[in-house]
Amino acid sequence: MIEVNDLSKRYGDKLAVDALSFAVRPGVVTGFLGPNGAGKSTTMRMIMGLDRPSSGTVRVNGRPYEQHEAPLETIGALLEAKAIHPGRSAYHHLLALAASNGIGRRRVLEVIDMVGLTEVSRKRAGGFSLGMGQRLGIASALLGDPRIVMLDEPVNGLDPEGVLWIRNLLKDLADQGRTVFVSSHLMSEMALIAEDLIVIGRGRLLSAGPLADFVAQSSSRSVRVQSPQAGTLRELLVGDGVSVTGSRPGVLDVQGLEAAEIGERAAAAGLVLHELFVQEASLEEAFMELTRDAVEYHATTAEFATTGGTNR
Ligand SMILES: Nc1ncnc2c1ncn2[C@@H]1O[C@H](COP(=O)(O)OP(=O)(O)OP(=O)(O)O)[C@@H](O)[C@H]1O
Repeated sequence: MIEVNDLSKRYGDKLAVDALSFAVRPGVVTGFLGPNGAGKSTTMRMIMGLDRPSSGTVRVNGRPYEQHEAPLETIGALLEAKAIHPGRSAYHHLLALAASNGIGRRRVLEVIDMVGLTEVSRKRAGGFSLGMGQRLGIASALLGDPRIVMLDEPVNGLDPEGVLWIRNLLKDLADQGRTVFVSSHLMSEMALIAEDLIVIGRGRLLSAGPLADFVAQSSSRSVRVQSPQAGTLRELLVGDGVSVTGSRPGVLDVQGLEAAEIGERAAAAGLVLHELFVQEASLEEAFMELTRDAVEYHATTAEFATTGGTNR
């Protein structure tokens, strides 16, 4: 369990984290989302005791990080591609980390195997690809067999096979009852991995709870209706807070009404329906909607369209 309570971090004039409170529970994967500069890495560093909060508290399994006698067994983290001595092998890097934390050689070989680096573990880490470096970082995080695993952008640099591997690894860790807290910019990946979600923007909490609820609340959710009497049906449905659009003849996309209500109104008017289904918003749509006002660095798409975007 990670408990963040009224946490703030100021860098000079910049309030990077602003009165943030949330809890990350064990047994599920919790995603940590926010636009660039939202304060995710700063929050993660404070959880690990690497940055001192300006105010507020963080507790990992009931105590601040620095009060744990065996911190690697409490929480393992991948915060950024670790600066590893390029001349050192993955094996020796992990062995040194293990030795300074009272962890045996057997566990080093175990984590090397877990992350799929066995064949290259004796090679210089300086020659590692981005994906191999990520795997080594994850091996370091898992070395102490920690109850809490926290990973900042773990799929960064991984190929599709690596992405699938990390997805299964995180689910397994959560199924074992561990607390798994993971940030990623890849929404489609997050939608597959996370059960709970913490969303922040400009250092403030925007949403916390089940990912399914987060997506269901999005106004991008709509109901698709297909009917040979689409015109009549449209007139029946439009009204206050209800918008009806149609992508092709005979098909209506309805926002603001539940599927059951649409079906009942159609039945009462004797209209035939060929199709009626709920189109859930994607996590990406829900995220964009929630963070629209909290994005620090907006791309100037309009400018691009009028200048560099026309390639004629
Ligand atoms: N050491 C620092 N000194 C000054 N400002 C900092 C420092 N670290 C972070 N910041 C600022 O704090 C804000 C939050 O940064 P942080 O890296 O935590 O965001 P993030 O959500 O992890 O972003 P990203 O998704 O881009 O990695 C940013 O505006 C950043 O510029």
